[in-house]
Amino acid sequence: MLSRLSPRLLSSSPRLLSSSIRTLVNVTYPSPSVAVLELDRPPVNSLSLEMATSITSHIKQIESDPQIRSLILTSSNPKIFSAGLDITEMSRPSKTRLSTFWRSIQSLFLTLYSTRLSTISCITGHSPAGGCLLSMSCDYRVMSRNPKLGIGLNETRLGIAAPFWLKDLFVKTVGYREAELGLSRGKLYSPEEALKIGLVDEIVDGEVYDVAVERAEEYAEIPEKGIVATKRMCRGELVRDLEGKIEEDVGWFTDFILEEGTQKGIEGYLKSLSKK
Ligand SMILES: CCCC/C=C\CC(=O)SCCNC(=O)CCNC(=O)[C@H](O)C(C)(C)COP(=O)(O)OP(=O)(O)OC[C@H]1O[C@@H](n2cnc3c(N)ncnc32)[C@H](O)[C@@H]1OP(=O)(O)O
Repeated sequence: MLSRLSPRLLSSSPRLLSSSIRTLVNVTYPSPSVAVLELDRPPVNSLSLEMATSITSHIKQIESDPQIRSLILTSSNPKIFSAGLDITEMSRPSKTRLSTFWRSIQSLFLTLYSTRLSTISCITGHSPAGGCLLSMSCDYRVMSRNPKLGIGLNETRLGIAAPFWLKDLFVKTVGYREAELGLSRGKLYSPEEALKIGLVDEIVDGEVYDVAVERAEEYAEIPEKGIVATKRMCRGELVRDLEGKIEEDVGWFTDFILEEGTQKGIEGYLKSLSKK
């Protein structure tokens, strides 16, 4: 049913879908050339297999409408953009589920990072680890100035490591030394700090969403041929690197996560979250 609905119908009839399947995202259209994809998986928009698959399929649907030039990625939760990967997916999983889960994350990254659409991440709330991955995969990042928010790659704090392509993406975004420091220390940056190192492009005092729409419309004014070719030039290498190592990366991830030491670390981290 999903594939037969046009993106426009999706936005105008969210109830039509929620009665049959849970989409976990909402799609709206603030202007004829701009789509908004709002993450909507309470409580924290963590990325489960179903969530990652839904985001990917909605991006592909939006992309298939030639009128749409820009995509804003945001959250229905004003305090949390996304808490990253759903940690429960990595806690005592079956190897089959874990592999499928990781493939859904690879596919989400490849789809978002290489889409023809100009992508704006509208970061109103916390954006750790996989949340930061989503934001970094976009072309432009706007974040709320709230100093209590954090964005960054805190994987080491859970006793895990970012995969090579996420490390490479971070290096491309903030430079080698800052990436090495940020990754090893599992640092979450305040919006001011993130702006300073280029992890976000703009911080906003008032309505972040309004600024994101403005930026999305600016991108939509740029001739498509030029911007798409430029994006391919800047991003093609990393996309090809991962595409050539999909199986190797799945093997690395599943072996790493299924190790007993990693499992103990993940269990401890989950306990510390629920004790808060
Ligand atoms: C090996 C390679 C992988 C590389 C790629 C990415 C890795 C990852 O993304 S791992 C995930 C890393 N994410 C985090 O460390 C964030 C953890 N969460 C938080 O810090 C806070 O929850 C957050 C600041 C986002 C929000 O804080 P609060 O508003 O105070 O909410 P709570 O902490 O009370 O959380 C509510 C509820 O959600 C559960 N939760 C939180 N994050 C996750 C998550 N990532 N996955 C699954 N579940 C999560 C939390 O345990 C609470 O559950 P209950 O106690 O059952 O209510």
